[in-house]
Amino acid sequence: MQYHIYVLSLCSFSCRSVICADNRFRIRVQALKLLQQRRMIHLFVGRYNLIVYPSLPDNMITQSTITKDIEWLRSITSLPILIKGVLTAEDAIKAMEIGVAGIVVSNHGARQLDYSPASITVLEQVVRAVGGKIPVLIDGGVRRGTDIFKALALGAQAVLIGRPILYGLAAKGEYGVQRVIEMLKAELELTMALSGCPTLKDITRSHVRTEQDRLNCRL
Ligand SMILES: Cc1cc2nc3c(=O)[nH]c(=O)nc-3n(C[C@H](O)[C@H](O)[C@H](O)COP(=O)(O)O)c2cc1C
Repeated sequence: MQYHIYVLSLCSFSCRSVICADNRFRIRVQALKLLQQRRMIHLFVGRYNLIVYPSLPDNMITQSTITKDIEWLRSITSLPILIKGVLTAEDAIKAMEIGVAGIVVSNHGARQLDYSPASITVLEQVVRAVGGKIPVLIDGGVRRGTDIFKALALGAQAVLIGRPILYGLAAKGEYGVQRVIEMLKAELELTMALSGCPTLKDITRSHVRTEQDRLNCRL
């Protein structure tokens, strides 16, 4: 049996008990998108294993509101809190200072702000800034197994997938979601095999070349 981590939106129409009734799904993460509605969050926090706090792109962590929100969340729960929406080394350092359990490099699917950087292009600087102290996850634009491979090679511990799951759902319902996950997994395994990586741990930085590497080559 395979388990997948599921980030459930607070606006989800399905409650945890409904989703968990199907034993193939285990909820691990709760996305808190309505932090201002604190009373509502109180209802949810008690029931999950992990909290993902979505910040807005572009240095919003520097704003004291986010720090206060995280402090408040910590005052009502002992769950690990991850901050989502980090796009710079500076924000990653701030996030660690606040004491979050992990970071999700994300531009929220580039739906918030035109011209925000693609997550994959800033992943490495965030990974470097974090220096292995806390896990770094990434989402945004993961469409193929090779995208997962690239993210892992650049130092992400895991990738999250948004729209492909929705497309699978829209096209073929539950079967479509299952197929999307199977396809991505098969593509990742093929990429690993063709790159000489028998395990995930064998995927290293040397397996990918970035724009920055090309610049360095020219110097
Ligand atoms: C319809 C839709 C609604 C979303 N709503 C939120 C949200 O409320 N809060 C949030 O942090 N991210 C939200 N996201 C962004 C996702 O959490 C995720 O960062 C993004 O979809 C990942 O990129 P991908 O779709 O390219 O995989 C939403 C994405 C979509 C497609």
